[in-house]
Amino acid sequence: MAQVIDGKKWSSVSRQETAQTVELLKAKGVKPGLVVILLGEHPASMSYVRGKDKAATEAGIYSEVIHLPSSTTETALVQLIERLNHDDRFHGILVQLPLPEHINEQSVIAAIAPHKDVDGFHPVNVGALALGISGFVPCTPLGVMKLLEYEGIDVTGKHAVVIGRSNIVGKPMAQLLLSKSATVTICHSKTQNLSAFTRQADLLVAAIGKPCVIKADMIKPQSVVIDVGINRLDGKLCGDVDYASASEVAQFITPVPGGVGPMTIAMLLHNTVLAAQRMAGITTSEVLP
Ligand SMILES: Nc1nc(=O)c2c([nH]1)NC[C@@H]1CN(c3ccc(C(=O)N[C@@H](CCC(=O)O)C(=O)O)cc3)C=[N+]21
Repeated sequence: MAQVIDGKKWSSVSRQETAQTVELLKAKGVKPGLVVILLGEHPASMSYVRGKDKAATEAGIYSEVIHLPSSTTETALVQLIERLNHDDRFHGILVQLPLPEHINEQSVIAAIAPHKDVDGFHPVNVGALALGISGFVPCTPLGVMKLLEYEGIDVTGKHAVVIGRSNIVGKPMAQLLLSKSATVTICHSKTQNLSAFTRQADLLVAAIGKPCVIKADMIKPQSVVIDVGINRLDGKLCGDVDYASASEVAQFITPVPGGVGPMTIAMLLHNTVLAAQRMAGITTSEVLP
């Protein structure tokens, strides 16, 4: 039976570390601030945004949500972002994705000042990650790396197989694992004979977006299985991995819910505080708890 990686527990540990750093920053006169922009009334997006707002406030971060109609124009959204780029109350700006179809996501992301891009989606931060220099790392893959670190799982020399090639999860996930000296394979929807790859995986990261498609017979015994999928099946949340059967084969596994999702929010708070720290010119060693 696999060991369950408790994302809720580790997210709470991480958020407490962040809250301590916030206290130290406040003692130096810096109050970290996050603004989340949400367009439209999509129920899942509204629920995520509420979760972020609540977690930020609990960590002592000043948090605002700007909720706009889905009819908002790209020009108006970009103008708002440009104003927030110059608003000193906010160290982090997050535009909730996906955006309505009439808006070009890349144009909106490019309008965010890179030093406030706590999602790590701006081309400057994507480039920084590719080069291995300092920037902001996307919250979901960063949360996965943090879970591995907390659990004491070393990926050096291991074969990591990432399923999914999105800019938000798959690509940055592969970069991070590579930077930790894993041997990395990226699979995707056009991959032929997917299970031939997944069966070789010491670490399997599933970011597919289809419920329960990774079955036990696709998993290498005693491997680490990280499920990034958040799917809704008949009103119930489930991952990309068939958890019941996979947990019979793997050594470690993340559940859905309660796995990677909560860590994503914890890393957003972490990035926001990091942004505030950097903007104030405070080095990490000055605020380490
Ligand atoms: N600019 C932007 N940045 C994002 O980081 C971003 C985004 N847009 N758009 C949507 C996705 C999705 N996302 C999640 C965050 C937390 C949970 C989470 O906490 N999930 C809980 C369950 C929550 C529930 O019950 O619905 C769990 O897995 O246990 C899930 C998904 C961030 N995203």
